[in-house]
Amino acid sequence: MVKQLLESTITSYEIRDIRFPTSQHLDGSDAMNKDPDYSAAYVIFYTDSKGLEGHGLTFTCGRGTEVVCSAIEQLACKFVNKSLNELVKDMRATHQICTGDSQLRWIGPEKGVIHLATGAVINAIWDLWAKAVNKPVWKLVADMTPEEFVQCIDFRYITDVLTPEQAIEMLREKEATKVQREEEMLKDGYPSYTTSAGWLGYSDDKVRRLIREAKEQGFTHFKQKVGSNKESDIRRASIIREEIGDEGVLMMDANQVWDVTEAIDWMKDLLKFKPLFIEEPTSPDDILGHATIRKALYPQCAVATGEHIQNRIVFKQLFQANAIDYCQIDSCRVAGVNEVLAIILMANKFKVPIIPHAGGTFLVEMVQHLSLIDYICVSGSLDRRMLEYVDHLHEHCKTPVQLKNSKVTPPLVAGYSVEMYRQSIEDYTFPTGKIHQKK
Ligand SMILES: C[C@H](O)[C@@H](O)[C@@H](O)[C@H](O)C(=O)O
Ligand SMILES: [Mg+2]
Repeated sequence: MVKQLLESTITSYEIRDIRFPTSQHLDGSDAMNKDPDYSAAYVIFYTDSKGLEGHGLTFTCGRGTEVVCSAIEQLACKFVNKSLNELVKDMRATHQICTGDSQLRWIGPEKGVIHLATGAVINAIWDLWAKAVNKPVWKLVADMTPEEFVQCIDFRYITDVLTPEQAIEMLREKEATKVQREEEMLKDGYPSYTTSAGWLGYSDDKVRRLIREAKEQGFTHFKQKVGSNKESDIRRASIIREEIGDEGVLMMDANQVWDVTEAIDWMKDLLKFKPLFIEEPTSPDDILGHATIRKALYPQCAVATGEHIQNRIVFKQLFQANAIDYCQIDSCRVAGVNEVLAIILMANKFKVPIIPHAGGTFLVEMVQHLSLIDYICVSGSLDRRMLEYVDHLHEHCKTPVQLKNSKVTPPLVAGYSVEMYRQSIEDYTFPTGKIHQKK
């Protein structure tokens, strides 16, 4: 059965520009992204095996999704007539089908729209692969030998900090105890924190109510959006502290609005609320700026970033420069699972914990696989690690993330957990879907 499905050939693909009107209630709003419409540039690969499809997406915020869809078109067409077996036998080469196109490379390289598109396409291939072998993606990776794991990674530009041989060594250290951690995860789940209560556009009353509800759900860690107006940040932080007490953990996220010195000054006024970290205090491209902020706020407040870090090379430098305390991998900002594996390995080498970014369309569904891979195969640690949980749009996903008392239960359904209901795809496709006609 498994063998047959792996022998499938990709026959065609479908690309959709899908937009949810989340800006109506300011869900997902922050100091930089004031009115995001949670969206997805979505791709489906069809095969010659009935019912076997690979679904992948990259998160977008509304306008601009059509640009990413058009970049996906340039990449997806390269996969038609390819056999799945050939693609998965050498995932490094498969990743390079996207990143190594000599003409498309010019509009990157490995960053921007073309890289977002690569993320969607590569994630769809992983979904296809996992479905063909009837495993969730995390389990597919957890069952790999260190050599197979490393074969998925393009080490170009990172061998100065991590060679394939060192990566194999690192993975071998955790081999013998993988099964134990897998069992533990299936029994206990993976810890998470919530961002859903702290969106910038919500009223103080709504924040208070949502924090209370989140506490009832078992959450102990909460993220607040900051950076638009200092008085309002202070007022909002006092409300949250009042609700969560001294024992609750508060994180803050500025979504890149500040200059380096402004970030330091602003945060000094928020330190009294004991934030665990400040996320995206400045431009994601400013490696040394992050290092400066980290140094200035140390040890009272840590620094986190990742959702806009464009590739493994920038992550490498953030680690080398001791610029961050938390590594917020994103499932589709970089080139899908392959490149994330490289980042997870480097983070482990530099002892920086992984806290994935998941505020977006179906991101929690994907990153749960990545944190499980980090724990089971790479770091073997839950210390300072959590998943981000946001409470939006799960009803459109066939296999939504499962929470039990704020812990995420590992997904057991085969694939990468992002497949949308057909009706939702139709209704939310922009601009033709039913939802967009109503406006
Ligand atoms: C526009 C989005 O909702 C962002 O605010 C969100 O990704 C956020 O930065 C997060 O950390 O979840
Ligand atoms: Mg963020």
